[in-house]
Amino acid sequence: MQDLLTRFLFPMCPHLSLSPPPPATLWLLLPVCLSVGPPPLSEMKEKNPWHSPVAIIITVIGVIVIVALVIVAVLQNRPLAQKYKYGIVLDAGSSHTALYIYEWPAEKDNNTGRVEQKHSCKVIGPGISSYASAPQKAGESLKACMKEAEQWVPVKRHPETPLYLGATAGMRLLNIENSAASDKVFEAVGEALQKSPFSYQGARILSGQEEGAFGWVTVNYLDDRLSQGLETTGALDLGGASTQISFVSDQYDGSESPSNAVNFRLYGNDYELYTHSFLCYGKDQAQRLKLAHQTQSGPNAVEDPCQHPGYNTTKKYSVLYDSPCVSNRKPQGAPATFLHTGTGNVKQCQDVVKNIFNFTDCKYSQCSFNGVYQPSLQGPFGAFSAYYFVTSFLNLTDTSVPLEDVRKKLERYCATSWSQIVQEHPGVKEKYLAEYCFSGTYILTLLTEGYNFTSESYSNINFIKKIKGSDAGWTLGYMLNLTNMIPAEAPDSPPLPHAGYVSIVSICAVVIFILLLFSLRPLWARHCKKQQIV
Ligand SMILES: Nc1nc2c(ncn2[C@@H]2O[C@H](COP(=O)(O)OP(=O)(O)O)[C@@H](O)[C@H]2O)c(=O)[nH]1
Repeated sequence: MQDLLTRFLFPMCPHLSLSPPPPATLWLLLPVCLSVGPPPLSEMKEKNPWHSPVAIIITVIGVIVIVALVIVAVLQNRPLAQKYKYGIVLDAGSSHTALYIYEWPAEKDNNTGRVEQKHSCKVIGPGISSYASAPQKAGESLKACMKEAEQWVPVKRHPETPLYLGATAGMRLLNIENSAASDKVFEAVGEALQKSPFSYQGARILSGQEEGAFGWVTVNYLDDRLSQGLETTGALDLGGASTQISFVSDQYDGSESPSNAVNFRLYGNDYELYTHSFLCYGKDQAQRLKLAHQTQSGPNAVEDPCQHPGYNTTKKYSVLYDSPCVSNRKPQGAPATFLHTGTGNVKQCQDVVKNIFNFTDCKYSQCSFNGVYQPSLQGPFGAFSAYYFVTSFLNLTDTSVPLEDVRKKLERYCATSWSQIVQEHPGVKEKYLAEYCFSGTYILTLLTEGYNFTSESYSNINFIKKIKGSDAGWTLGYMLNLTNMIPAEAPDSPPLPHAGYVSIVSICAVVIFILLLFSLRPLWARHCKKQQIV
C-alpha cells in the first residue's frame, strides 16, 4: 500500500516536498495534497496522464476498496473460537454400565458438527439388572461416574447437557422374569440421575431392534459413510446377554420378515436396514445355554471340551439356571452343585456349541438360525464389544488370516493347560481367562454357521473397539437420533471452500478495478491536454 502511495501520490504533489517523504507520513500528506490542488501548469508539461489527481484519487480509493474486500472475505468465514455442546449416554448393559460423554461444535448450523466421544467411564460393579434385590444400590453405583462427568463437561453447559440411560438385554431379561423388580431398578436409577446437574431425559429399555440399528448408525456415522452416501458397513455386536446383526442388503426390502426392517432417511439417502437381535445369544447367556445342554440329566460332574485341561471348579445349579434363558430347563432332582472340569478340545467344543443353535427350522427363503430370516450377507462388517475383547485377547483380529489357520490357532490355545494359561496371563481376570476358549469357539460358530460367513466373506469382518477415538456401540447412534443430530436431508454446503471464496473475491476486485481505470483513460487524456492548451 505504502509503495503504491509513494509511486502515485508523491509524483502528484511535487510542490510539497523535493524528496519522497518517509512512507509513514504518506497517508498524512494525501489530504494536504488534494486540498492544495495540482502543481502549477508549467510543471505539468508533458506529464503522464496517469499522474492526474483524478487518476490518483481513483487509484487510492480503489486500492482501499480492494484491501477492504479481501479483509472482509478472509474474516467472513474464518473458523470462530470453538465452543462445544455435550451429551451423555449411560449404557446399562448386562455385565456392567458404562458412561459416555460426547461433544460437538456448538456454532455449527442445524447440528451438523461432528460428534466425538470425549470421555468414557466404566461403572464399578455389575450391570443394573443384578441389583434386582437391592435397587437403591443400582442408583448409588452410578455416582462415581456421574461425578466424573461433572468434571468433564464445563459447568455452564451442565443444565443444557442431555443425559440418557439406555438398558439392554440384562434388563430385558429381568423385565421378562420380574417386571416389578425391573421397574424398581429404573425408579432408583432415575432418582439418582435426576439429582445430577444435567438435563436428565429418562431411562428405558432399548428393544433388540433399536440396539442393533443404533450400533449400525454409530459405525457408519463414525466412518463418515452416511454423510458421504457411501456403501455402508454392517454391524455385529456381541454383548453378554444378546447379540445383534445389522446390515443393508440389496436383496432385502422388508417384504420378507418385516419385523427385521428398520428404515432411515439420513443426509438425503434412504436406508432399508436388516437387523436382528438374538436374546440369550450374548456370550454369557450362550455359555449358560451350552452348560444347560451339558447338564440336561443333572450330573454331578461335567467334562467340558471348551475348558482348558486341568480346569476344575465346583458350580451351583441354582446359579447356572438363574436366568430366563435357561430357567425352564433346570433338571429335576439335580444335586446342588456339579464339578466343572476341562478337556480342551476345540472340535468337541464346536459340537457342544452347535447344540445351542437350531439350524434346521426355517419358514423363509433363507435363515440364520432359530428360524430367523436373514438375507444374504453384503458389504464389510464391523464386529465390536465382546467380538473385539475375545479376538484381541486370542490375537485373531487379523481376518486376512485363513479361517482354517484361525481354527488351528484356537485349537492350540484350548489344548493349553489351565495352569499354563493362568501363569502366562497374570494380569487378566480368571473369570475372563476361563471363557476365552469357549468364547472364541462360540464366535467362530456364530459367524460361520449362524450368520453364514464363508472363508471368503469372513475377511470382510473388521474386529474393532473404537473408530476415530469413539467406542463402537449403540450409544452414539442413540444420542444422535434423540438429539436429531443427523439431518434427514443433506445440509446445503457452500459451493466453494473458504480459500477458493477468498481467492475469487480478490481476483474479481482487482479485475474490476483495472477495468475501471482503463475505462477512465480517455477522460484523463483529455484533462491533461486541456491543461496544456491553456
Ligand atoms: N475379555 C473381556 N471381556 C469383557 C470385558 N469387558 C466386558 N467383557 C465381557 O464382554 C461381554 C460383553 O460386554 P459388554 O459389551 O459390556 O456387553 P453388555 O454388558 O451385555 O452390554 C460380557 O460378557 C462381558 O463380561 C473385557 O475387558 N475383557
